[in-house]
Amino acid sequence: MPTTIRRKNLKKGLHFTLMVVGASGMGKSTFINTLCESSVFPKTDYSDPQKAAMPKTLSLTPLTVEIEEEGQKLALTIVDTPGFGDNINNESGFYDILGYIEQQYDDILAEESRIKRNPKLSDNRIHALLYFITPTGHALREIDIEFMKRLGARVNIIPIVAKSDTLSPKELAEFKQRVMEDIAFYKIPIYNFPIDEEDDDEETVEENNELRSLLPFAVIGSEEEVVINGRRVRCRQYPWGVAEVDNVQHCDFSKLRYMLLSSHLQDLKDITHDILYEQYRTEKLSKEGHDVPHAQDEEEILG
Ligand SMILES: Nc1nc2c(ncn2[C@@H]2O[C@H](COP(=O)(O)OP(=O)(O)OP(=O)(O)O)[C@@H](O)[C@H]2O)c(=O)[nH]1
Repeated sequence: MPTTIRRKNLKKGLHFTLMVVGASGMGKSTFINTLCESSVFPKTDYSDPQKAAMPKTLSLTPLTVEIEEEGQKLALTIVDTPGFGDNINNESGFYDILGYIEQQYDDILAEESRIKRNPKLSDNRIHALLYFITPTGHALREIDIEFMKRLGARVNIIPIVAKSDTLSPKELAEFKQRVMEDIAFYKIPIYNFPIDEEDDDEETVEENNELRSLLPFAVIGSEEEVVINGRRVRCRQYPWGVAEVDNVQHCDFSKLRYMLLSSHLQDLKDITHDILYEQYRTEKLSKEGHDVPHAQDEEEILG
């Protein structure tokens, strides 16, 4: 991690909140376990048809784990969401998720207006939402477009292709391209690694362009390890070979992990606070008929 980012992270306290959203059974829990290298969410027994038919995640459950990233301790809060898309009407699922995101903003807003602010207030705003796109091989589904479009104004959305090992490399490349065409066509606001022409150095611009070119990130989740040529690898095994989680030739998992937990962690937090929360605050206060003064120095409560 570059020293400047490390210093900034230390100063602000390393805490990051991630939400995972997508259709049921798309590998959200497996992905989190793979990301944290531990069984944060227990496995469902899919061999029992009765249990397999039920969504495993039934409510929005925040869970905090401490992980170590390049020698840095990070408190990572993960909010798993119930899979959606199984119901004819998915509105309630959508409102639950949006409601949760806005509730965290409301908590900060309420704290700001107190005479005596609580310096220990825990800030549970969602810094990034990983949206699991079903790997249909076609294009975005209507529900994906709807969800991302409506949530994008409130949270940094990072689109990912779930279970990318189910597509061939050619199918995956074409699918990614079509997804990005849809995102542009439907004007879906996603986190697209913004470049600051004035402040960013050449290296950052290059890195951001490379990450942008990978969107939507293709991920493979697996908690199984096998030994290949003397090295332990996390992978999914097939009769014809293995799809490795951490191999950049096989999927974008390691690049996604690095950007989320290291290189772009602070940027995601800054955008959440400076742009998305600010926008919510302005809308909310204007609706209530307040004159909206510019955000005061909230650093003291937000840390
Ligand atoms: N092929 C493939 N299968 C995967 C991948 N990730 C998870 N799975 C499998 O998909 C099934 C569902 O995974 P879960 O992680 O439980 O999915 P989920 O999205 O959390 O499910 P809900 O909580 O019900 O919404 C399990 O059998 C996993 O082993 C992947 O990257 N590729």
